Amino acid sequence: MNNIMEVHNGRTNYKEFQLGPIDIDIPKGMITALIGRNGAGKTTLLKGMSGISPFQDGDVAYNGTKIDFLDPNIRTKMTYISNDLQMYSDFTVKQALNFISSLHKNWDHSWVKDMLIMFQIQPHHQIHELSKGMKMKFNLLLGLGHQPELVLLDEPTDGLDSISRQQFFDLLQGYIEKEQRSVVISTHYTKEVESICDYVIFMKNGATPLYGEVETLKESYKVFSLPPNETIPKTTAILSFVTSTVETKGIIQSDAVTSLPDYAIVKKPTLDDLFLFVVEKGEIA
Ligand SMILES: Nc1ncnc2c1ncn2[C@@H]1O[C@H](COP(=O)(O)OP(=O)(O)OP(=O)(O)O)[C@@H](O)[C@H]1O
Repeated sequence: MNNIMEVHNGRTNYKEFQLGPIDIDIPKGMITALIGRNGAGKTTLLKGMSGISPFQDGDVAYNGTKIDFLDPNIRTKMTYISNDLQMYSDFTVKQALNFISSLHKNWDHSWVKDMLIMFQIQPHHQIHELSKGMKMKFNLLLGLGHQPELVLLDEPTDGLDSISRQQFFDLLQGYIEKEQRSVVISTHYTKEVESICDYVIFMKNGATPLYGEVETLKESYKVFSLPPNETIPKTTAILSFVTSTVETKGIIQSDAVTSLPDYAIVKKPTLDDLFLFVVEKGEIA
């Protein structure tokens, strides 16, 4: 697989939190989902990858070359977009666009104009007049206007209504398909990224215990369901399970499904299943 970015031994230590050592690859031309509970370290990882808050230790390579985050060229190639619009609140949309576009040589004015129309954002509106959802969409346009190759999105759809989230994902897919662009998106809406991400990185307590191509991971495991009082086979291939009054549900390595009783219901896992049973070991059921 061709990687746009590679993190080697990335570490950041805060007083009460340690990220890493992280060793991950970000595949080129794909949407990568970054999934973890609150406080798992997703923002710290994305900021380290983008150089907004560089890792205290370790290297980041872009297209196979170690990044010098002081090099201005790298800033044109990638962007980190938080879910918080940082802009003078009395600026109009037009003034904000003029301001940000003046910082970039390769600003795509016509793409931004089309997107403003699609998102129904009026150029004469002041930033403080925009609704929360409009601010988030405008924030996305400000981050993408210079058409970066790698987009690091930090929980970009938190607080958006479902139609706006759909618009947002449509925009993202159109953006990535245009050229071989790559996106990393941290999100709590696992179900929504399920259909659009090709690669996934799960985070827990500052580490990345599970990552890979979504289809490969989904083929490696099966979710099973058994009646609640059933004895669970003693095999290390069952990674975790949860018993409720209705059923015992868990995850098993695909090559060991024959160790389950033949009346077990066996399904392909979703990203939520992988997160709950492989990463969190059923502890957040
Ligand atoms: N600048 C900082 N100084 C000290 N601790 C920090 C700093 N930034 C983040 N942390 C801590 O690092 C941990 C990870 O935070 P981070 O924001 O990376 O998690 P997250 O997975 O993005 O969480 P969420 O889903 O809630 O946004 C948290 O315990 C947080 O308190």
